[in-house]
Amino acid sequence: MEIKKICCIGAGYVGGPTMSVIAQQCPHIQVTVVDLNQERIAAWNDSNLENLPIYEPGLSDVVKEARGRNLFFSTEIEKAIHEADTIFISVNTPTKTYGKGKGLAADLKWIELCARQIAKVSTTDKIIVEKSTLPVRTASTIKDILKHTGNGVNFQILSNPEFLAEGTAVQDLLKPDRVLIGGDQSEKGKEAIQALVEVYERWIPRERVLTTNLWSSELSKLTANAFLAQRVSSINSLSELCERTEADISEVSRAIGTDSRIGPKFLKASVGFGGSCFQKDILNLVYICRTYGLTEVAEYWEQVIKINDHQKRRFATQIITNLYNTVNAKKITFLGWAFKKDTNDTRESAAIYVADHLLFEKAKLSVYDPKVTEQQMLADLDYLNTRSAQENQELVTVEQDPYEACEDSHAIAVLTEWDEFKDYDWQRIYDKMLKPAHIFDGRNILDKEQLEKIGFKVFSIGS
Ligand SMILES: NC(=O)C1=CN([C@@H]2O[C@H](COP(=O)(O)OP(=O)(O)OC[C@H]3O[C@@H](n4cnc5c(N)ncnc54)[C@H](O)[C@@H]3O)[C@@H](O)[C@H]2O)C=CC1
Ligand SMILES: O=C(O)[C@H]1O[C@H](OP(=O)(O)OP(=O)(O)OC[C@H]2O[C@@H](n3ccc(=O)[nH]c3=O)[C@H](O)[C@@H]2O)[C@H](O)[C@@H](O)[C@@H]1O
Repeated sequence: MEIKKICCIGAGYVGGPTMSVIAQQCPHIQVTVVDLNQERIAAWNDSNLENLPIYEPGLSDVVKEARGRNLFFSTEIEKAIHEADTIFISVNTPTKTYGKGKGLAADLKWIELCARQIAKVSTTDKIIVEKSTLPVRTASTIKDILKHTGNGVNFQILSNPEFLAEGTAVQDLLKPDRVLIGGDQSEKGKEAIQALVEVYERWIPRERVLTTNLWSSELSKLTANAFLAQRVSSINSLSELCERTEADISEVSRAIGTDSRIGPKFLKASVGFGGSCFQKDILNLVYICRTYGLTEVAEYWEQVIKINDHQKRRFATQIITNLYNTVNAKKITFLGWAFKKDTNDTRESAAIYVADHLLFEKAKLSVYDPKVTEQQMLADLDYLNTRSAQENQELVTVEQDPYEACEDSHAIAVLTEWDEFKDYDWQRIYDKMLKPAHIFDGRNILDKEQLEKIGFKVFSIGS
């Protein structure tokens, strides 16, 4: 069995970059990425590569090389499904906002819709690949829906979770630590696994392609994200203790990270983790554990989220306390809105929640982010539903120029670790601010000593 025609359902942060890299690395495979969202597909097809719907370093070069050759973006979903021998499902699986499992479980509505659509239009045998992050045992639901098509088509379900991180997606896809493929342990299942292994083997050393059973693969994805998020919450929880004891969290991170059993990565204290997945996947893990009656296990993982919420709230409170317990009508500047640097993604960004706390206290926010649009920032705040869209618009100003954003401000809060913030002319910024001028560095990226020399009052996380 050889994979020749791929259809990927979902042209988002995962579907777009993953399929672009597969197409670039495998010119013999035709890859069509489809989506219901016409605007998104039009942006993927835009002749100006600056207009791709996702900002990722290096992505436009990959798209430029493969698009029109063997990489296509389309809204003709049924046609692409019908023609493909392999279908990747890469649609969103957000936390449920209604009904049973509300606020915890993953909403699998879009996954089921995909399965039903595949069932409806398929006339030839296909491999179905779960690329979306899914609760363990979802493959059995997909199998069940596909089995009842009654048109004699054979489907093999594989789980191939994605481990890329935003901002480094292209590098992560070109040189992943590992690729994971889970499948049925039957002969047909093993054949399907092998077919997908051969795709990745084109550019990834074979020993980095791990194969497992379906359920281990599904659960490993949730586990990997839970472990990563847990490290961030662990270090963030200790940052608060550092602030009380004159220990310095950066020194503590370095000291423990040099132990090879702990390792240095993911120990950076921050204003709290964001992103579309850490919270959603841990909540989902908690829900699954509860479903199986594993109360203690569920409570263990829930704590990771509690600490993260605490860290975001704590940062906002620190700003209010240090601005003499009131921020009413005070201009506060946010540098950064994205959930991390080098992405335009703002989903679950700590900035949104810190902003919300400050807006409750009637602060006036001025925001600058090099990649996030004003429309997106306001949409993020409106989504919280804590005040009217009009109020958000009145209280929040979005600037294109960081120096203007800081003018006449009482305080600057760094919410995202964009590299450019380190190189600003901080004297120039200081001169135009109200005094005393405060900086709350939520990412510990600025040179505290230099800023203090200029005259700023500097507050960082965990020191
Ligand atoms: N964003 C990330 O960095 C990572 C995300 N994941 C997982 O990958 C999955 C996708 O995530 P993102 O790409 O971030 O989501 P996204 O929201 O950016 O993209 C999903 C796309 O699927 C489309 N879609 C939904 N239902 C559809 C249907 N029935 N037919 C056609 N198109 C449909 C939506 O219009 C949307 O454009 C999620 O399960 C997520 O947990 C996994 C690893 C990394
Ligand atoms: O399933 C997913 O969506 C992805 O989730 C994360 O990737 P991502 O959320 O894109 O970005 P990360 O680099 O993991 O950062 C997540 C959040 O944690 C924060 N973080 C990270 C590391 C750290 O030391 N400290 C810290 O505060 C970041 O600023 C960011 O807000 C995982 O790293 C990916 O492996 C996974 O595929």
